[in-house]
Amino acid sequence: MQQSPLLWLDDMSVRFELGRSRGSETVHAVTDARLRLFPGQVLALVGESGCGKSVLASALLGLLPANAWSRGRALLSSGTDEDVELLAAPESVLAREVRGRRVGLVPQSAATHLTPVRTARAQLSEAFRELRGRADRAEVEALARRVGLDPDELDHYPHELSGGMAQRVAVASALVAEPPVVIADEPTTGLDRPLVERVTDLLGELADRERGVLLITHDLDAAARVATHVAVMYASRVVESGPAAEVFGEPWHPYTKRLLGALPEGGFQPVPGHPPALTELAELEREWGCVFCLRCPETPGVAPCNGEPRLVEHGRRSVAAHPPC
Ligand SMILES: Nc1ncnc2c1ncn2[C@@H]1O[C@H](COP(=O)(O)OP(=O)(O)OP(=O)(O)O)[C@@H](O)[C@H]1O
Ligand code: NI
Repeated sequence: MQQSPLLWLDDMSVRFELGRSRGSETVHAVTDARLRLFPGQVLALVGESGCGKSVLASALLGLLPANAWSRGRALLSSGTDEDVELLAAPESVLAREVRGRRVGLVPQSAATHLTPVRTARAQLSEAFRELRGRADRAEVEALARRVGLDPDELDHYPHELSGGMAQRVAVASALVAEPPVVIADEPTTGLDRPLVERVTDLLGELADRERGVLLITHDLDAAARVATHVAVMYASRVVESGPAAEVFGEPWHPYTKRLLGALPEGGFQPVPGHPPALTELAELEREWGCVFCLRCPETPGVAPCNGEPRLVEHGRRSVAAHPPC
């Protein structure tokens, strides 16, 4: 595996300022995120709904709304092109060089991505023309085959495609420029289990010597299928990260332990309670140190909380507040 990461996030934070009508509150959507994505890795970013996963992806792609600001670093360091500091890059650079070209995005639902009045072939061909300068029929069909689509299926309109096929078209669209980084945000929403598994497996196969995949999901089963690495997010913070087998096999953070306990083989025990409001995190951290404390019963086998919300490295793994015993 190549030594330098494709994507390198350091102390990356994203805040939303809510207007005066809301009493000028600040939403802490992402706090001090530290992540690395290397070629060959499928990094699953997991956590409950609303913890900040999609905002993190939007920030990397320069797609935050006007009431948001970010700080920290997110370095895209892929291929032979110049490095781009994603949080500081002007929109022209993000639009011309990053989105679609160096970072492919597989959206939550292909329906949001595909135009209803044009065939899949027309849309894929247009992406080829835009990103590669021409749309060679054989190349378009070769890409379709690569994602498991019969070229004949490209002549369908989006409403004629099953959810799984539409999502394959979306994966193909993300691959047109052969981007070194692929970000998939909840790519299996609305699909039934067998299709979830097939689309997830397809995304997993995209990680190779030159490419890494950031798979954003709250589907831990899907993550466990293909992830080589995992980052667990809770209330805007990555609370644990490391090689997937190690984190899933022996979670250190009580939140990771609880999440895994909510899986079928864990006996369907939902994590009790609710995550804190993201507008109150600063106060919570001042008071408790760790934002999970309010929801954190004594968990057997987990070290007591040391109140340190920042990730601390221990060899190949990192964890906040609960160093390994
Ligand atoms: N434009 C915005 N203004 C204010 N708050 C926002 C805005 N966009 C997102 N948020 C807040 O940021 C937080 C994180 O949202 P995000 O969509 O990243 O969650 P998520 O982890 O991706 O959840 P899900 O699994 O449901 O997609 C949420 O509390 C959300 O309400
Ligand atoms: Ni999301």
